[in-house]
Amino acid sequence: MVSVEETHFDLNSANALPDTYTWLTPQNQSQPSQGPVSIPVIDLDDIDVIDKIGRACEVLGLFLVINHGVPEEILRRIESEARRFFSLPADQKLRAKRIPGDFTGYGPLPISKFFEKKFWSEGFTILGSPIKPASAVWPDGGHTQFCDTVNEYQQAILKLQARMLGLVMRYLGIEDENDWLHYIGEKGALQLNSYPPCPDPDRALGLGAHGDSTLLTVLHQTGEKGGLQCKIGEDQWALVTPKPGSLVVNVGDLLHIISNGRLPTAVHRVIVDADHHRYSFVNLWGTPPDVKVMPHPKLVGPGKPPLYRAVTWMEYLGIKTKILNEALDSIRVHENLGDDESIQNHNN
Ligand SMILES: C=C1C[C@]23C[C@H]1CC[C@H]2[C@@]12CCC[C@@](C)(C(=O)O1)[C@H]2[C@@H]3C(=O)O
Ligand SMILES: O=C(O)CCC(=O)C(=O)O
Ligand SMILES: [Fe+2]
Repeated sequence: MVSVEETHFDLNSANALPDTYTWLTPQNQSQPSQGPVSIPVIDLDDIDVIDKIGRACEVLGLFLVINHGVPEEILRRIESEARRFFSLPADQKLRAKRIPGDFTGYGPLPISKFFEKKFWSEGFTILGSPIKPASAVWPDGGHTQFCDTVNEYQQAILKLQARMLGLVMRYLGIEDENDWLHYIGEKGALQLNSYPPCPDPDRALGLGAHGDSTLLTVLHQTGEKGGLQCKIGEDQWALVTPKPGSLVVNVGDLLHIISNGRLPTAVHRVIVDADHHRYSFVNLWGTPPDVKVMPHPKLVGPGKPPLYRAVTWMEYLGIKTKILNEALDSIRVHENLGDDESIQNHNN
């Protein structure tokens, strides 16, 4: 029997922002600097979709997708299952509490430890089968509906992800399916996020800045206000304004590596609101366990040395949870060719 921990603070009934959640630096204010950058909307039925999706990945690494083919009904159902989970009493949710060293579970994310303040959000991570965590929460059989919905949602998003990856690969000049199909795994991680209304939103943060350790991340969100912001420069953030019927897609570190640095990982964060309770349902798709992720052979060659060494997804997740923002740098390869060139340039 697990009891509510003394440290568990219920965001849903809070009427003031505790110190542990209060950010002091101005970068965490809720006024997004919109700047000239707008988030591209990619229509998957567009005749020029390869070019458009490719350029969106290349420029920002984040875009909205419409005509994505994911049935509205599945999106409604994951939304209602997530709401059903988050509205449970704290001690019931805590039965699926994440234990240190594990990815699956309810509670602060692996990245929280890199930030000095807590995030104004609740998260439930499912990596692999949902059965174990869900039946811990609902021991009386209430987990089946949750698990079925999670599986269907993930299957539908997987199809979309594979389709988009194919388009992006073609943009990069990798035409043959056999050259990229092996990247597609059967399952990714599902991250359910709840951002309750916050008594002092300007001084709180829903989720701190990070890039995802994925090929592509696909997310569905509730409401019209949004909260997700994409980094567009030093201390410059663009709000990803929701568009009805669209899903958000962003490039993660694995695709960045495969593209040999051509497609940037989208760094993003989440701000919160005083009145609006937002939810997001995030599919973090990686590669199958045995796949070595490295710059694609077709994208390296004379004058284009590989920028990164090979890693498996799990190996990379391990690195990421240890050093977060330095993870990519730590697998960067120092190429002799590049060094020679820079010496030559220096001498000229
Ligand atoms: C499969 C994944 C991907 C994880 C770790 C594990 C399960 C949860 C994912 C997230 C979700 C929230 C941001 C992030 C940065 C985090 O802290 O947990 C993600 C991380 C990553 O993309 O690196
Ligand atoms: O809630 C969001 O919009 C983003 C969440 C996110 O970045 C994540 O779960 O990795
Ligand atoms: Fe993310």
